[in-house]
Amino acid sequence: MTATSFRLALAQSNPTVGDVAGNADRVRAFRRRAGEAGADLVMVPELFLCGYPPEDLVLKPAFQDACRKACEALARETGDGGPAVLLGLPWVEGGKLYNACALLDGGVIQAVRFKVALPDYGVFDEARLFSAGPLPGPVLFRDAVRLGLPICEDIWSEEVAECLAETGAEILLSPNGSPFRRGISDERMNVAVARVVETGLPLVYLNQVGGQDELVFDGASFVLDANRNLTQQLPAFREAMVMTDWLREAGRWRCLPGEIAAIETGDEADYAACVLGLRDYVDKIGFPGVVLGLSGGIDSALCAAIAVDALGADRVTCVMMPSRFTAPQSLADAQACAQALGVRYETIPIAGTVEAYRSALAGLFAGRAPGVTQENLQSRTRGTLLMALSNTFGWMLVTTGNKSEMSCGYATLYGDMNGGFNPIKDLYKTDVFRLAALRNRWKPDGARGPDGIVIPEAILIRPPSAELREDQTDQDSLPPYEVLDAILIALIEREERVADIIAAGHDRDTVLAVERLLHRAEYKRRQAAPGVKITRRNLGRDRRYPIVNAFSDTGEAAHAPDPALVRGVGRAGGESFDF
Ligand SMILES: Nc1ncnc2c1ncn2[C@@H]1O[C@H](COP(=O)(O)OP(=O)(O)OC[C@H]2O[C@@H]([n+]3cccc(C(=O)O)c3)[C@H](O)[C@@H]2O)[C@@H](O)[C@H]1O
Ligand SMILES: Nc1ncnc2c1ncn2[C@@H]1O[C@H](COP(=O)(O)OP(=O)(O)OP(=O)(O)O)[C@@H](O)[C@H]1O
Ligand SMILES: NC(=O)CC[C@H](N)C(=O)O
Repeated sequence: MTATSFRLALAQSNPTVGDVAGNADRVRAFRRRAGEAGADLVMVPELFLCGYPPEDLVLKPAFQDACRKACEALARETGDGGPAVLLGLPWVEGGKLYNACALLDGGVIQAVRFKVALPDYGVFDEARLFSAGPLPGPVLFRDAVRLGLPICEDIWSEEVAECLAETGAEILLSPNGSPFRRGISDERMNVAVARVVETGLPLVYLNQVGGQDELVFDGASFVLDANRNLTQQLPAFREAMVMTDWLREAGRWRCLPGEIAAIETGDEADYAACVLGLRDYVDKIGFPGVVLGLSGGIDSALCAAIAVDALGADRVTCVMMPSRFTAPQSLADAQACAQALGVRYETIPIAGTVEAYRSALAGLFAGRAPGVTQENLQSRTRGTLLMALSNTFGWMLVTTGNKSEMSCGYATLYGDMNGGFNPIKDLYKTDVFRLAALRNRWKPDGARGPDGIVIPEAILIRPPSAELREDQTDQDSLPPYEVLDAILIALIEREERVADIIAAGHDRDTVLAVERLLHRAEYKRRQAAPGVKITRRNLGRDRRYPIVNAFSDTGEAAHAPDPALVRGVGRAGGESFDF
């Protein structure tokens, strides 16, 4: 390092939440490689030492101790003259817990800065966990460069970056734990460009990569120079480490142009997120493999393809469980799909077991027509048998309900809802069709499945059916999926009024029925397995509705409030408020 140049290593890496020792070892490995590449400083993402998001685990004093101890050990190791480390970690100071970034260099913890803006919306809960830090000043690195360290949400508004610039920061280095959702790359870039324009400083945006419960971190880190040029773009959905070279010219730091990786967008990004989310869930927990029911329908076929791309065919077992309603084509399609994917394929007929249930209940149910009970017994028989395989072989059961079904409660509790993780939980049925077609012509980098057609054409074009009674199709109970999904997107993603959805051209009774189904199925969703977040609003941490909920939108037009009735808002009682 000189007063006019330095090399910064960006480690876009995949921590495991709670694995403090393992994450510290990851830092060591990156630091070793960075040192070999001549780096002066190596940077890792937000809260890397504990993994992001640590949720309430970070409130445990024993966990806080483990983080501090590991940080001190890493700090001591920087006394070897190698690269310094910018480490994200939880930090206790004055009895308060902060989301922090520490500069470890020369054998000590040179400086610690705290996150100011704590996100508390959507999937985030940071205000519940951390105290907000004071507005920060920069950190002087080796008497050569003043680094501003805005942590993730800190760059989503002007204040922190502005304060850093005013107090002398020369480069903004932002460690992030920013989960994937559709369109997030553009949002991040807009935010980063705005901070660069306001401050006139270059900005390094370093994001975590990997799956953590329902979140997938896509990486896609980048560097913008002070003129808003993209000088580095790291890949999405993969670990990567790159060196960035900085020169001081005319009193300002400039990042030399580096590699610009192509990053997945649109459906390709969604598919890559499903693969990475399932892979990390299974691998970080340590399952030897997964099992799923393969019905010949498109949902289970797509889940099987995702599982094979995530884990490799040798870790996926598919089971066809025909009942008396299973069409010969379903058997043929399931087998063809399993063969194309190269997975182990088993058949367990369920007619006898379902009949045993029916006869056990026959006395009590005498005189009643077979109805949804009979449908659900088939689904539950399958769910029970699949869980028996899971118990015996240690395979995690992949559950396959898409977002359209999970929204409407079109799935059986303790039946096809059995399972540990759902890779397509946040994909509407119309997304499922597009992604299945996509997978037949493309697969993400690092996918472990075969090239080419893995979901037979017949599965793509067949009308969806649960095959739980004679000649059943999904459209007997639900509106066509294009209509259903458009209404659900309006209700879930945009929280639109029923009246507005009707005004946009949808049939009144259909919208009212879908709204009722959506609210009524809350109890099922509360018991559902977690699954990969893809949309702005998943049916998980993003959408926390009461189960007991007597409200329903009856389709009335928007109410115009009467300001004349209001005598005081946000002031002492009785004062008038100037609207
Ligand atoms: N608010 C509430 N809180 C707690 N529990 C509540 C509840 N409301 C009902 N329940 C309970 O839930 C039970 C009803 O739920 P559940 O047993 O699941 O049954 P249910 O929702 O009545 O039926 C499942 C539906 O999903 C369809 N399905 C099943 C399987 C696969 C597919 C497919 O797409 O392929 C479709 C099936 O055709 C049927 O229409 C009630 O008997 C009651 O005990
Ligand atoms: N005959 C079957 N054999 C094995 N598993 C089944 C069978 N029928 C249903 N399942 C399991 O139950 C899940 C729910 O069934 P469902 O019919 O909704 O899904 P699908 O068959 O994959 O897709 P589609 O909704 O297009 O029919 C399936 O994804 C599958 O995992
Ligand atoms: N960890 C964070 O602060 C994340 C919040 C941020 N707005 C993001 O998703 O990028």
